[in-house]
Amino acid sequence: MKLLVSPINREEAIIASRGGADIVDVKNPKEGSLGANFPWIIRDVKEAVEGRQPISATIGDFNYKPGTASLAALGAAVAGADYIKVGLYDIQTEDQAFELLTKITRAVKDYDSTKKVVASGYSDYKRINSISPLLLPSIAAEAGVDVVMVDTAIKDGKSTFEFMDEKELKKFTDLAHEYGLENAIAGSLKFEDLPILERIGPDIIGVRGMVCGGDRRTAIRQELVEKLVAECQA
Ligand SMILES: O=C[C@H](O)COP(=O)(O)O
Repeated sequence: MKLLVSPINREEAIIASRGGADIVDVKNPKEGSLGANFPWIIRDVKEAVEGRQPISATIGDFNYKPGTASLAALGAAVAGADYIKVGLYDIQTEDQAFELLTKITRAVKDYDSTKKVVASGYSDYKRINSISPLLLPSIAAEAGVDVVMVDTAIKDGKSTFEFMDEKELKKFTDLAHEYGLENAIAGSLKFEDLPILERIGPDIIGVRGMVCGGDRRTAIRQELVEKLVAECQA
């Protein structure tokens, strides 16, 4: 399992990078679960990480605005993100999801076909009236997306495991692989979740709170990133 760690600025990105994260994921929690950070922060993180890890950037918890989302996705790509991540937040139908993802993918790949698009659904989709993450792999594959992810929409400490059980998350992972996609699981994951995550077998796990010592509003700690890297490799 690869480890994606979500810093909010250059300083945290350096800590995540030195701690051995596989992907450094720039976000802005002030603007939501997958809140977008500023282009200059993405550029700054890219420069600070010096090519040791690929950079991911979130572009927001989106509603059905394919034009706005495409432009945001291009902005993240131009700023230096290797992975461009969108949250399907206020998306009610499969058609809306397909159109949003198709346009984002085109905006990114027309600019640089080596960049990857990540489509994130939410484990607590019922709380926000969005679509089930289990619908995502087939839609994402058809739209040309590279990675499907599941995260929590509302960061109130409730974990993805409180909304989707092992069987559903395994189904999500298997579906992604059947459609030739990578997949990622996130959402207030804890060290105690590692054995169950190993059984589920996602390609990537995404964390912030876990490597901040439990409170995602505090800073990322290098020793916790190192501990997680070691446990993921064990
Ligand atoms: O992409 C991963 C998220 O930032 C996860 O954050 P969290 O572990 O605090 O829920």
